[in-house]
Amino acid sequence: MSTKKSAINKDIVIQAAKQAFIKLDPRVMLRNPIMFVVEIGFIITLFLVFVPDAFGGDVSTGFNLAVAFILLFTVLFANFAEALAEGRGKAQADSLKKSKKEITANKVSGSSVKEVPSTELRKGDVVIVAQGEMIPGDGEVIEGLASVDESAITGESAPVIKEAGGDFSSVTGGTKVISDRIKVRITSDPGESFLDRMISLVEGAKRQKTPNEIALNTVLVSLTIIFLIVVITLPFFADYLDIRLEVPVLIALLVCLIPTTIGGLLSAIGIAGMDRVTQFNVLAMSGKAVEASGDINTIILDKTGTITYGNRMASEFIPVGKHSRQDVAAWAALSSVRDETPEGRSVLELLKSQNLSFQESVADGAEFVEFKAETRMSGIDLPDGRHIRKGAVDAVKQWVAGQGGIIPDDLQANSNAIASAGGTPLAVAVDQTIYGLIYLKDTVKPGMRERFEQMRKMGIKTIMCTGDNPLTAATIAAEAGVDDFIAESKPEDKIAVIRREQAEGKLVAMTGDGTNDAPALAQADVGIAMNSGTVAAKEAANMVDLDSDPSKIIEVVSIGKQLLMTRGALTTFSIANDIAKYFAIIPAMFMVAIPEMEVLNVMRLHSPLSAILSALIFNAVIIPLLIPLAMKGVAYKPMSSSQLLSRNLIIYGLGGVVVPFAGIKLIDLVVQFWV
Ligand SMILES: Nc1ncnc2c1ncn2[C@@H]1O[C@H](COP(=O)(O)OP(=O)(O)OP(=O)(O)O)[C@@H](O)[C@H]1O
Ligand SMILES: [K+]
Ligand SMILES: [Mg+2]
Repeated sequence: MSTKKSAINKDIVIQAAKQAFIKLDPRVMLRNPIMFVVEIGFIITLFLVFVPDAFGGDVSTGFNLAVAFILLFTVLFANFAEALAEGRGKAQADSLKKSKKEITANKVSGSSVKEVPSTELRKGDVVIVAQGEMIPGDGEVIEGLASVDESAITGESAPVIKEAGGDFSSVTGGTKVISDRIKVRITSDPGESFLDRMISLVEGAKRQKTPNEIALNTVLVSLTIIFLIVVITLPFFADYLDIRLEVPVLIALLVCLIPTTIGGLLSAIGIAGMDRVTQFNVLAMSGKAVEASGDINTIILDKTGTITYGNRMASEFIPVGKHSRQDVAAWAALSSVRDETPEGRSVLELLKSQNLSFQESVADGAEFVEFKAETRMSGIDLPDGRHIRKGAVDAVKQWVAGQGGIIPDDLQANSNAIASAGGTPLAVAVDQTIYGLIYLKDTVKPGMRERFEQMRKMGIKTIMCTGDNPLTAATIAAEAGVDDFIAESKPEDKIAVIRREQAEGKLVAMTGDGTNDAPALAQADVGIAMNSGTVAAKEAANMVDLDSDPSKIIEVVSIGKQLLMTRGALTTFSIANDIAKYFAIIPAMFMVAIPEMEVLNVMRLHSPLSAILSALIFNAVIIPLLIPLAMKGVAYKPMSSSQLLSRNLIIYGLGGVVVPFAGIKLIDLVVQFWV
């Protein structure tokens, strides 16, 4: 039931074909003024088939019928393109709806538990979910720990651990508890759940035109109005020359000149762009968010887990001063007995693997000091009054110095050695004494350098924000090839960087998962929250990554760029097409009265009627021919906007001029046998 699976299949195509006819309803067509004009043209020519002399003309019924038929197909093709783009989302929505069954929830009321239908749950209600049960609504775990199967939402079959407090406390309605039992506080009202939002997103029900799309649409409609005025006034000039222009010929000219290609594909391009993001297992809350990602100038990334694998493992204990390796290891282990971070757990594992020991019972009755990004330390306060800390070297140094302790001479050199190798040094201290260092190893993910290189070519600046020390940050930044970095940064520093960039007029994207990332996610123009993250982060962001892979931001930006480029390319193509159609139709209209017009018949088309029909047929069939391009997006290489512009002008501008000349000529070779 993952959002990943459905591809375009026979069912979707058949449904889209049906939808193409249903969308002929003028009330629906009105939303797309360009195609609406074509539909009106169809209705007029169809009328002429039955009442040939309504406008006093003398055009054969056969020609009228042919024009009407081609116009009908022009509209159907455009409707089909839109319906096809919507189809995949509709299919996904259907399968998601199946996981949205009404179930019975165990609601806590006072000291008792009451069974209520899940649809009656409101924000703030508390429910108990036990092994084997579905979670009845979105919420936050407030008690207990459980493993949860989230495959209905994420498509990922491995269960995830959800527990009260911290960054893994959010649960989604429709997912299933497969072990243990949790107490959940519901965080959404009926109809506003994550699943509801997901359904309406993939279904496209709430799709609103984006500002860019509206702007382009306005230009296209203006063009249509201009051509409409030109074509309506044409007969008056012709009359003066004693030339009679027939109504179906004028309609054909109008339809060929107005931007039907882009007008027919515009909404399919937008829907498909959003769909590409969804196929990538990222939920964009709006089309606007996807487009904004195409205009991003700056990406803020964190180091650990985004640029590096993030499973920072303790790999060495390094004593300083007169202390021994056993000393550092023992204190490091004590400070980690209840440090549930991967870093904390790896310290205990390293101790075991090196056959070192520590006395765990010393920690009995001690108070645990949790790791915080603000303090950049974690540790334990023993009942005998001793305080043990491990953490970022500068933080621990400050803590020790604050108590009047002395910093060992060889601390800095040892810590620099770790940092310049790209590792993270953690200092270990007990009250006024620093015992040594823990070497946390982390590796840059493969391919990062190439991706940042691509970003640079697209004109996007990448800034790495890390809580780590400047030397480690510099090493990783150089290794990964980011443009800039900020070290020893606290969560609030991220929002400061975003504001600084935005003040320079830049659009900024970032990823995050914690509650403390929420303000920055909201401040960023594109904020991508991890599905594993907190409710606050997911609500602040305008995209949610169901796979919780922070490095995906890079691909999302690429998809956004591709969407904008596809739209630009097809607009260029659509307008460039007019030149060939102009040379096909104008000579045809005037040739009989003005034989000199023959010089304009550069394509050597068979006859005036075949020329008009060929141009009109080309105008219609180019729409379905371009559907695959509209849906897949134009192929692109990362490069700057100005390079892109000239490249697209050459391919789609020049192509837009040349292709229809060839196409119309070919069609004319066939059509000449009928007219
Ligand atoms: N469990 C821990 N106990 C003590 N100190 C830690 C622990 N985890 C990390 N640190 C220290 O705190 C610093 C900040 O950690 P934090 O997770 O905020 O940032 P980071 O992981 O280094 O960077 P990023 O923002 O790229 O994820 C780390 O660089 C490390 O020195
Ligand atoms: K056209
Ligand atoms: Mg971190």
